[in-house]
Amino acid sequence: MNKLEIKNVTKKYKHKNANENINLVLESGVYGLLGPNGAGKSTLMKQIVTVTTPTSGKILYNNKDVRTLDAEYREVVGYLPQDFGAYKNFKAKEFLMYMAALKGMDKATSKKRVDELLKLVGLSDVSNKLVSKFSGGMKRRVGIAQALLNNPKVLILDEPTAGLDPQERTRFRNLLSQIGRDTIVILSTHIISDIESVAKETIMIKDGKVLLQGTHKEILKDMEGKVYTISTEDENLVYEIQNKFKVVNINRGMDNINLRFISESKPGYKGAKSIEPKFEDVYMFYFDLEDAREV
Ligand SMILES: Nc1ncnc2c1ncn2[C@@H]1O[C@H](COP(=O)(O)OP(=O)(O)OP(=O)(O)O)[C@@H](O)[C@H]1O
Repeated sequence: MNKLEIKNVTKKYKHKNANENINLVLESGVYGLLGPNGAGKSTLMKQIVTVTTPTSGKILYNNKDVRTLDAEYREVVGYLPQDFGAYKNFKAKEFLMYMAALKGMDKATSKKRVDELLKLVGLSDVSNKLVSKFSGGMKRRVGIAQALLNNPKVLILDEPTAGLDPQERTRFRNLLSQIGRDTIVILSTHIISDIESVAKETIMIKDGKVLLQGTHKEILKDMEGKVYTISTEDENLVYEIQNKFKVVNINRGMDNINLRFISESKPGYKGAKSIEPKFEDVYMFYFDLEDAREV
């Protein structure tokens, strides 16, 4: 069994609920946690890894409260914090050996595992170079490697793809789909394509609350009949649509302006066609335009 349950979790900071009544049941697989800045993603992750405690509610791992499990639970958890900074004066391999020692792993096991992980994240060639000389993406890969040291059963990754270039991102996605076979992986991101390609389910969170949880198929099905396109020459119409609806895309061609927009009911414009929803439409529907970063 590998099951994580978040039960009525609320985390209150002075005047604000960073998380409010969160309920989730997660089993092995990759879950994408999607939400705008300040939605409460990091707060939820910190509670899952027991860095902070819920103000109310419980987190259960295989039916037991993680606070009671304590060290036993931490042994099965891997965590990449958002602001992870590897000790800059360490070489990559040294740093991972040091982290392994902190996790209580014996030397022989650590050595083998560290070599394995350096290979997995593509840093074997630079394992004896100082982390301070690494690019942002390489540092992030060191962070991912340290989260995997103990072969976690629960892997929490807070914006793991931040700073990764397209090649690094593809490698990371492949890695995650392997790990997700027998591990609960939760990754937070603003990058929709990360989630589209790797997550079995997406959890959308806004203002501390879960808006929805579902597979891509389910989420996209819910969006059917809400996405429209129109092609027009009329600038006034373009202006009106931009003011009335959430416009996902605007494309100015030679003669026509093509718009993709969200409308909960059929808009009364001649030539407006309902089209198949994509994940970026979902993001636009649930979050405001200003919430969208890189999609
Ligand atoms: N230690 C803290 N003390 C007070 N307020 C906090 C603290 N940590 C987070 N918050 C607030 O709680 C809310 C949720 O923050 P959180 O970092 O969980 O969001 P997030 O979804 O991870 O955002 P981002 O994508 O920007 O990291 C924010 O309004 C934030 O300012």
